[in-house]
Amino acid sequence: MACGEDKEQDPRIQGIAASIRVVPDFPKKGIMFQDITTLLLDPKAFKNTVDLFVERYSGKNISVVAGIEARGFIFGPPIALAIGAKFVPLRKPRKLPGEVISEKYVLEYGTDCLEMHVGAIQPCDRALVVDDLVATGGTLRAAMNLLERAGAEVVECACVIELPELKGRERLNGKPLYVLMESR
Ligand SMILES: O=P(O)(O)OC[C@H]1O[C@H](OP(=O)(O)OP(=O)(O)O)[C@H](O)[C@@H]1O
Ligand SMILES: Nc1ncnc2[nH]cnc12
Repeated sequence: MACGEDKEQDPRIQGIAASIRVVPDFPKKGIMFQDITTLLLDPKAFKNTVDLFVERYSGKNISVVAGIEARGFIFGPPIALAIGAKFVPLRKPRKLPGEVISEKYVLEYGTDCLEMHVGAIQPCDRALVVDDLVATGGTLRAAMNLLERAGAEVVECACVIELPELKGRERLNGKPLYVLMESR
């Protein structure tokens, strides 16, 4: 079952979950790091991951997929291409060359900031935010704020993994969050 959904779990999700490596105490003690690089080494698991999102978002009139640096850049572009949406990168500070808007946020292990190019979003855009993982929800919240400040409607946030104990879902202002699995 995709978390939060009252239906039977898609059989592909078990293989995806098994392909993700969990690294204790990285990048610091007490963090159980969910390493999606091992998922990327498994073409079937990678394809199934993208397909599950594409199946959910096809035909939903989504005009923009916003991917969060860095790991949202892995899953976001293939989803955008498959559903016929543009892809907008939300980047860490001082990476984008044009005029930007910025949002600071607090992480499970530090603070950071996201930036988006002015002009990438039109006020009529319907946006999907994509990342690999939601922990405290601070990153998704910053991404949603950027998109909404530019006039887009955020339809949903989509991640592969949720760390439910950090209650990130509660920081999304009631916006729907779809995840394939909870962390192990
Ligand atoms: O829900 P949150 O508490 O905000 O945390 C989730 C974010 O943390 C990780 O990225 P990280 O900031 O480590 O950057 P990276 O993708 O560049 O490694 C992850 O890829 C999410 O973007
Ligand atoms: N436990 C975790 N594993 C991987 N990425 C993360 N980002 C924040 N917390 C994380």
